Amino acid sequence: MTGPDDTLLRLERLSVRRGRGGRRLAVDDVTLELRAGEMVGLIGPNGAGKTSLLRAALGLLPATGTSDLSALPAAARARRAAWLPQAREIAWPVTVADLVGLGRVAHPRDPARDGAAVEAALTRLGLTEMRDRVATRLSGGEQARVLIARALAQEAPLLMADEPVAGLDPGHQIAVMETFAALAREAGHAVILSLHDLGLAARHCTRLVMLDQGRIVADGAPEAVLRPDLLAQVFGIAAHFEIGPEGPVFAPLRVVPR
Ligand SMILES: Nc1ncnc2c1ncn2[C@@H]1O[C@H](COP(=O)(O)OP(=O)(O)OP(=O)(O)O)[C@@H](O)[C@H]1O
Repeated sequence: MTGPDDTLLRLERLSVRRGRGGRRLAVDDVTLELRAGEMVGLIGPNGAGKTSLLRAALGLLPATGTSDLSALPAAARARRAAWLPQAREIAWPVTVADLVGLGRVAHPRDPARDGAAVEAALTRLGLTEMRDRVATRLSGGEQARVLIARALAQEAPLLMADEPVAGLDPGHQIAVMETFAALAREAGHAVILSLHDLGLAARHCTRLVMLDQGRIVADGAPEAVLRPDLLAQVFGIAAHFEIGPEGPVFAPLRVVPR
């Protein structure tokens, strides 16, 4: 599935125009490569272009430039990448286990393998005891975890997620970040997710990509990206950041002039 160099996503000069007449450049000339083993956090203020970039990379939004993923036929794309959109809509009153099983549709039917993938995904998200509950009758945060489990059941090498931890309680936010980080460490896997919580991004991501007005303004290790000058310029904040005995600790402190 991956190229000989372990690349799981290759974007070249990707640009996306949105708004009436395509007036707004939501993604501006983005070139990006994701390799197996990476857990990449896409960060940036509201409207920076995070969602547009992920959707264009998947071929869900028209774009100029190239995405090796969007160039694939639909079934091959679904085997390469699992997509967790920001909108978490569960339309049908099916059980949790059946909903997670829908993650298998891109694979040829194989009851034993499908069942094992569903069990593994339920276990990873701590959902085994909820397996027979009707998914539409769960809380918002529980539904979010079910949809994450469905994406994991797809067993794609690349997981792309748009704000997957928004709305989860702190324990489940950490658990989901740890699950994603563990997945990224599995041979041949990578994760890219957008998120607003820079503390979680600093602790769990191997690499951060900072977007501002559609452009990549920084790309590298969390300590190289969460620099005071960039935080002030892009987010308009000052923050505390240290690598302590328990790893990176990041706390936004105050708003500063940009
Ligand atoms: N459906 C749309 N029609 C027109 N313009 C849009 C649409 N969706 C987004 N945009 C514009 O595209 C730009 C990028 O938006 P996008 O949703 O990609 O940003 P984001 O970084 O994901 O933001 P957020 O953190 O608020 O979710 C913004 O200027 C936004 O106003």
